[in-house]
Amino acid sequence: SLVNRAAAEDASSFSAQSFDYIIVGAGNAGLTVASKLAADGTTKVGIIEAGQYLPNDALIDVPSNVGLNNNNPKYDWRFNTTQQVHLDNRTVAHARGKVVGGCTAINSLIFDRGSKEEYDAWAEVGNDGWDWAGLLPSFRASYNYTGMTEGQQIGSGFNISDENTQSHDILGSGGAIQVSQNTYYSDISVPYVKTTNSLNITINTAPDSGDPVGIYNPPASIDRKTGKRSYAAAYYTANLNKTNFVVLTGAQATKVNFLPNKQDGKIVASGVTFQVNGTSYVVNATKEVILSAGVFQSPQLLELSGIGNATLLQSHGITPLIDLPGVGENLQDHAMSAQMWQVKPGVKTWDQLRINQTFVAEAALQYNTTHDGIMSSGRSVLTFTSFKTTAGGNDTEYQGMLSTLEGWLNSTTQTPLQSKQYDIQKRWINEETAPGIEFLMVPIGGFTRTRVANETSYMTVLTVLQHPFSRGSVHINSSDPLELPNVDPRYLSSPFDLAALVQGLKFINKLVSSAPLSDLIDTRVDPATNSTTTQDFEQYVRASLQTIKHPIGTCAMAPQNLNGVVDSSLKVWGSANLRVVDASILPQHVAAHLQSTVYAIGEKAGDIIKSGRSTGATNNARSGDVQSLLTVTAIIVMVTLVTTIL
Ligand SMILES: Cc1cc2nc3c(=O)[nH]c(=O)nc-3n(C[C@H](O)[C@H](O)[C@H](O)COP(=O)(O)OP(=O)(O)OC[C@H]3O[C@@H](n4cnc5c(N)ncnc54)[C@H](O)[C@@H]3O)c2cc1C
Repeated sequence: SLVNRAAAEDASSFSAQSFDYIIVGAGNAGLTVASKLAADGTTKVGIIEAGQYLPNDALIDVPSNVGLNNNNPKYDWRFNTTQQVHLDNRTVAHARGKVVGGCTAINSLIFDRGSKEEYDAWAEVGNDGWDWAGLLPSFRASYNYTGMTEGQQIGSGFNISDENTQSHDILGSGGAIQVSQNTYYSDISVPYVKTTNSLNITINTAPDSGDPVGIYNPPASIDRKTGKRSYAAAYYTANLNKTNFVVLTGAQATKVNFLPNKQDGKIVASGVTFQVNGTSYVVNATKEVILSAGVFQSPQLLELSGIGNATLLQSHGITPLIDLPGVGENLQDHAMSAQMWQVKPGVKTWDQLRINQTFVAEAALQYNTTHDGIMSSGRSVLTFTSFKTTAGGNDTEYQGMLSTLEGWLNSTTQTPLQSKQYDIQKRWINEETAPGIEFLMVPIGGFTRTRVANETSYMTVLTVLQHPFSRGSVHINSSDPLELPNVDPRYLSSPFDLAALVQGLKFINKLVSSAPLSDLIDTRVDPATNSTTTQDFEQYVRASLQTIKHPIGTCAMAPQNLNGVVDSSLKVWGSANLRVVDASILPQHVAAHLQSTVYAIGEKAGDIIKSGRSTGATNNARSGDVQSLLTVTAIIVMVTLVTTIL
């Protein structure tokens, strides 16, 4: 169905319209860049989205329902990885939003940024303007931070002054996404923060300033006025009355189309083929095609369209248009290992929403009347730190990890991009300039393989690797566009990644057995209490490793000689007017949850496109030619349709 009722009604009328830009994917980045491009009221933007628009849906809107829409086909593409050799051949579930809003409709609401050094590294590999300073205005433009009111911090473990000392020159103001602080905390927050402080990790009062190291109370993408999730669909709502912003839902793009002739040696995108209920349509773009289909499906669409590793494409019977071996490579993800403890009776956690029906009724009443309380709150406490800190002065262990890394680096073949990235990652470890590991304390059970018990409450701590050395890939499995591509993150293919996670798990065990946190904790459930040695923890990580769902890098922004897929204006190398704008362009990982960075990418891409900045040919010169050729193409399509109908 067509979301914008003012403009057209169905796939046929959508495809008959003339758009300046066609964007594939109404997700985190796609809606952001679309909204920017359509802001002038005249530039006509058409967006193709496979999922539906789901306003007033409790599984999206209510913060305490977070996670419940994952693995439900109404909201989620439900990816699974290929069998992972280093995880005892297990596959790993990878949720991806299939709805207007994309992953921002199904994510865990945490809204944070990485460190200055990590964004600067994107420029260091050859992307001018893509550094902390260059991204800051885009970070700020995308959201509106409503801060902390007096009393809202009670029970958090943080002071009001800790929350409000960030300079407002760096925080978002006036943007479409509402970001706020929580209004409810579990009994665990205060002792968890105090105990973390006792292990030399201090409170970070300005985590969005380019240095996220420390423990802090993360902002969440929740609208404090309504108590609802604030997500990329806000860009759709904001453009509801514009006839130049049209979202077609329930439509899956299957291929980018190109004009028969190149321009200055570059292929010229003319539009997109998409399917609705088994019927194919073509829609044309007079200026550009932008892929915002996410980390797994943007590279899939490039490959289906003839852009990628030529040998791989030919093996699927696809004629290569551009031999670009970086497409689908360089996959990096934040792998995580969850540990769960039973808490002592009487300790109140989010499990109350599962086990205490009186509490649930009170919480629902509060949510419905004042839109706050537990049902309107995010639940994690974040800690970002270095491996030196998690080693806790155990120099033998720390040096052992480094020599594991050196040994592995010396024995692997690396692409030029990997070599550069690994040098940067080693620098971050040695100089502690970007955090290597994140811990999320989540006051609830259910993340691990043991089923939660009735009447019992839990604390879970997730240990998340921030800069994996393992590199994976996403590639088509066949030329059938409706078949999901193969996702192979090659988790733990670098032994350093395993060693780093194990060290993190041990650090958290030390934390949990220290007071005052230890006073609240009963027994460890996962891993079982008899797991004590390094080998036990290694086995546990292999058997239970999951993803925190931050894959990146499969259409990396990097010079072509470094295996890049897009240039610093996000144009696909060798194309005149095809861009990728989503999390796949991150060349290297950041120590942050991704939505805020992806909004910033969408904002920055919009500015680049509008300013006409291009490291390739300019489009203006071509528009006339594209337009005339498109008219011919449209006539051919119409004739074909008439013939088919007759
Ligand atoms: C379960 C989960 C929890 C997360 N938690 C957090 C968190 O707490 N904080 C945080 O910052 N980040 C979190 N993330 C990560 C973050 O939300 C994503 O990294 C980010 O939103 C990805 O943005 P994107 O624009 O690249 O892709 P998406 O937002 O996924 O957008 C891609 C869109 O393209 C559509 N699409 C794909 N293929 C096609 C096609 N062929 N035709 C038409 N449409 C298509 C999809 O349906 C989707 O709407 C989480 C992610 C997940 C999955």
